Parts: sequence; structure tokens; C-alpha cells
Amino acid sequence: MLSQETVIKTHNLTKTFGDFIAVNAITFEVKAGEIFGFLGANGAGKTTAMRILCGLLSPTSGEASVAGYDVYKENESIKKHIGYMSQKFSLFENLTVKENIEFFGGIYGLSRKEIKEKGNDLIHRLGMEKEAEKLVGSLPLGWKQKISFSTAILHQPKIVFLDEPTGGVDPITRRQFWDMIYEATDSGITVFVTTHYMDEAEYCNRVSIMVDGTISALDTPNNLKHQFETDSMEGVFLKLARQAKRGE
Ligand SMILES: Nc1ncnc2c1ncn2[C@@H]1O[C@H](COP(=O)(O)OP(=O)(O)OP(=O)(O)O)[C@@H](O)[C@H]1O
Repeated sequence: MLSQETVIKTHNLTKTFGDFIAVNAITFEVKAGEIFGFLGANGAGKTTAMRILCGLLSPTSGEASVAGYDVYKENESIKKHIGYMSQKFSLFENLTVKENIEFFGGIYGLSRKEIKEKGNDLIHRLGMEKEAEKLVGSLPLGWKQKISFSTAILHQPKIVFLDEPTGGVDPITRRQFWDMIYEATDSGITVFVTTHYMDEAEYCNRVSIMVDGTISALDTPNNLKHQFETDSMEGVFLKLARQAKRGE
């Protein structure tokens, strides 16, 4: 469901911490309905850039708009139109699945009726009827990730930002998670996702690769493989990451 509508736009977006340039003049656009992969080695600047786009951190210079809102002046409007799943997914471990859904539904401004309907539907779709009254802290990691993603899109945002949403789980659980991502895009949500898993990079419509704060490559997985003369995204990533000076 790709359209010509641009939902994320950046131009020379930069963030410095003291003398250190964490994000260095990045320029790119994301179209409505895309699954946009945001890759890079540890410390490349992905989370910093993502936090700016979510309206959580102010840039140092450059321009960016998300869902049509400016990251400097309209960050509160941005927050209303996006969903965000952080690396340390923000579920409350000491609340039940149902209570978490109620809490996040409330934060996203849904009515009690909507929370009930959407919450029941979500629990049903996840097949978690038996777990609904259990504490989130007692559930396996993969389940927490699925619940976290589902709550991040409960209010049907225009864009959802996922920061390494599948870290630490097995390939089958990751595949199931990606089925949920496809369902979300089918319903019109644009997905902006960071990952360290190269098989997941293949599932994206387009992928950008950050190296030391700048975007070193951006294209479809097939075009990137062609450009870097390799048959896998792993190969593309390794060729680029080799140039990195930051990270481990
Ligand atoms: N508040 C801050 N103050 C100083 N330096 C920071 C701050 N936040 C991030 N950095 C630095 O900016 C760089 C980019 O960090 P960032 O978390 O954006 O990278 P990343 O690509 O998301 O890495 P990872 O894959 O490890 O999450 C790192 O070197 C980090 O130490």
C-alpha cells in the first residue's frame, strides 16, 4: 500500500552531544505505507535519530517533519500521531496484560469503550485469553514484545517506530512478530524499524544503513545487494560496517 504521501522527511538532521556528532546531517524520506528499515552498527546513531523523530529529543540543526509536524515546534502533535516501541519496551511488568492495555489506551486518548473493544480484540488476536489477567513480568520475552507492539498501535497511529523490537528471541517468534508488522501496514500504518537481524532487513521495503552518524546507503534490499555486489543484506552490512570507527 505504498503511496506518494511523505510521512517522514528529514534534511541535514543533526544532533551533537558536546563535541560529539551522534547524528550527522542525515537526509531521507519515508512514504506512507512503507516498512522502512533503519540499520547501523552499535553506536551509529539510530536511537538518537529515532528519538528526535518521535518528538522526544530536540535536534541541534537541520530539518525534520513527522506526519506533517515539525520536530522543533510541534513535537506534542507528533507524539499523538505515532506509536513508539522502545528497546526496553515500556510495558509495566507488575501490571497484568489487560491493565497494560488499559493504561496505554488511556495515554493514547482512547475512550473506555474503545479500550475495551480494542483490548478484547487484541487479546483474542494474540491468543492470550488465558494470559490476560497474568502479570506481564511473568510472560516470555516474545510475548511481551508482541503485547508491546500491539499497544503501540492500539490508537491506529500514522507511523509506528520500533527500536530493535525482536531482540533476543528465536527466529520463529521473530517471524510471527513480522506477520504482525505486515498486518499493521495492511491497515495503513507506516513502519520505521531498527534491527540488527539481517533476515529482517530483507523484509523491509527500503533500508537505510547508518555508519558513524551518517546514512551510507539507502535503497531496496535488492538494489543494495546489487550495488554492493553481494547476495545478502549481511554482505551489504558487513561491507559498510567495516568502515565504521565507532562501536565495538
Ligand atoms: N545523551 C547522550 N549524551 C552523550 N552521548 C550520547 C547520548 N546519547 C547517545 N550518545 C552517543 O551517541 C552515539 C549514538 O548512540 P545511539 O544510541 O543513537 O546509537 P545506536 O545506533 O542506536 O546504537 P545501538 O544499536 O547500540 O542502540 C553513541 O556513541 C552514544 O554513546
